[in-house]
Amino acid sequence: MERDNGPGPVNDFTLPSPAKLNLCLHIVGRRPDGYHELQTLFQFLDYGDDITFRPAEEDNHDIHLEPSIPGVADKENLILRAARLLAGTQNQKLPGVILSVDKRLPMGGGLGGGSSNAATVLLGLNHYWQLGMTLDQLAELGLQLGADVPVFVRGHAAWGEGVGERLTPANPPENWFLVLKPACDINTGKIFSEQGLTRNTPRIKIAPAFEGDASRYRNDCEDVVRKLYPEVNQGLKWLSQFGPARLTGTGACIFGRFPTESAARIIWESKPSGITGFVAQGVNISPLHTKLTELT
Ligand SMILES: C[C@](O)(CO)[C@H](O)COP(=O)(O)OP(=O)(O)OC[C@H]1O[C@@H](n2ccc(N)nc2=O)[C@H](O)[C@@H]1O
Ligand SMILES: Nc1ncnc2c1ncn2[C@@H]1O[C@H](COP(=O)(O)OP(=O)(O)OP(=O)(O)O)[C@@H](O)[C@H]1O
Repeated sequence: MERDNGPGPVNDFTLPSPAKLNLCLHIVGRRPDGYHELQTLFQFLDYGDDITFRPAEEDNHDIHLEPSIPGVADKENLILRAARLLAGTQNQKLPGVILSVDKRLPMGGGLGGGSSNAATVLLGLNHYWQLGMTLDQLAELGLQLGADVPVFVRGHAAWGEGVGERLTPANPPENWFLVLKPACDINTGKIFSEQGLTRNTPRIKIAPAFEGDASRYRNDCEDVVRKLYPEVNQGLKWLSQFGPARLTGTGACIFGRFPTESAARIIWESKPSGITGFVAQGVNISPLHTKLTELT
């Protein structure tokens, strides 16, 4: 599609929308509004969705998502909500855009798919509309959409505090992961409202030389999730035979850590039937930012 006026690229472009893992997730308190205060180590995966940005016809100022994501109403979709939130900060008519998503990440899996989609749209449209907004501005905007959006906007693996929005860049080892999606859907709100959840893990004071070795740390949601979802319990039991295995976010996805791709793939080949998943490398610079640098 060609467009011959207005700001921004005139051709379609596609940007990655990677997954995140919570290499550890500690719940250290609860805010007066009921939200939980966390300490978490975020790392990206070189695996995720792709979002394509297609300029609309000249004089068309609409923002569309085509096709919609089955099961997600457009007005709830974080892709459209992010686009409209960004457009709303501008006092000018902006060129229209047709967004489409190639969805690979399981929804509600703890991989942050929706939040990552929102961040990719914020950065992609900032590029397309040539708004020149800074990552600080976009991260602040993104936080209105979800606690995990800022880390995807900033694009560096990080130690997250608060609800995950206070970020200190970190450099955990870029291991390979086997990520499995047990056959159950887990609602984040349900897990955070469980009575038996550990909410008083002592705060860690991160030394400046923190190297991201998460092996001493855990996911505080894991015990509750294992009790409520036998599929996750089984999956973790199976995966932990081969090395450290953990839940990401509030699940349902679990991951095992491996030093090489081939080590992860060998285990992947022997996974129990009825469980889906993928092998991917943990990366400290988001693939979104790597691609954006190539575009500009
Ligand atoms: C679990 C993580 O994925 C870790 O990275 C995130 O903290 C999830 O953050 P999020 O996407 O903003 O979570 P949502 O799916 O919007 O949260 C659903 C519900 O979970 C509860 N919730 C969520 C995050 C948090 N830090 N404390 C909470 O108590 C709130 O009741 C919220 O209404
Ligand atoms: N673009 C989107 N992609 C995926 N889910 C979306 C999107 N927009 C809205 N949602 C809604 O958000 C819910 C959570 O999806 P998401 O994939 O972000 O979960 P998650 O991986 O558990 O995230 P987190 O780790 O941040 O809790 C979905 O069940 C869906 O209803």
